[in-house]
Amino acid sequence: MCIVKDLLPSWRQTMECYYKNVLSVGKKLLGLIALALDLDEDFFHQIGALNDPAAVLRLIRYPGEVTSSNVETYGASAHSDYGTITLLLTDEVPGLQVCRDKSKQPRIWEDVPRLRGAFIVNIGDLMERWTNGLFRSTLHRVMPVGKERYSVAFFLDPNPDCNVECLKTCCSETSPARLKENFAGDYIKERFRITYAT
Ligand SMILES: O=C(O)CCC(=O)C(=O)O
Ligand SMILES: [Fe+2]
Repeated sequence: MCIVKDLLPSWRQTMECYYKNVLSVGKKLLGLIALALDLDEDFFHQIGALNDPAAVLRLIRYPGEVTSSNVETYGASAHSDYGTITLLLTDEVPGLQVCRDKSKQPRIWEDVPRLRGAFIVNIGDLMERWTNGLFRSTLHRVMPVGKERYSVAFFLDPNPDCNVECLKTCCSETSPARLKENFAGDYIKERFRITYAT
């Protein structure tokens, strides 16, 4: 017996349809980002990043009540996402906060308002690496607000075998590449290892 199929007969179809459409939006957005970086619109296709990308859809529920047993794990502590961009949909419950300047201390956190019909787009760490820090990855967190909250995050991570090196348009003699190149899959695996080891 498949419980999901029996209880939610259109679940799979809905999820697959959403995935397909959000992936297409994400690819279009990467095309615009490429143009903004003085590259061909299909640059991220050309380098293989979007050839079978490691794109993941995560459905998230935050409980309304924080008890002593889940206080440690509630929400999401300050982090940036690992990949290229994340397209995020949230309900109307607040909690998501962003820090505009992650290099400054103390950190200043601002609430991210929900805009009906719009995605919240986070820049990921690989995009920061590609652009030599020109596009900084978005430092964000989710704080408990005493209300149940739902969100749907789509992480558009590149093909694991894609080499991530500073883009030609983002470095020069006076502004050399700051980080060494790496494979997207190795970088993301290492980030997961560090996150779940602590
Ligand atoms: O739930 C949210 O609004 C954000 C979730 C998030 O940042 C993440 O899963 O990486
Ligand atoms: Fe995140």
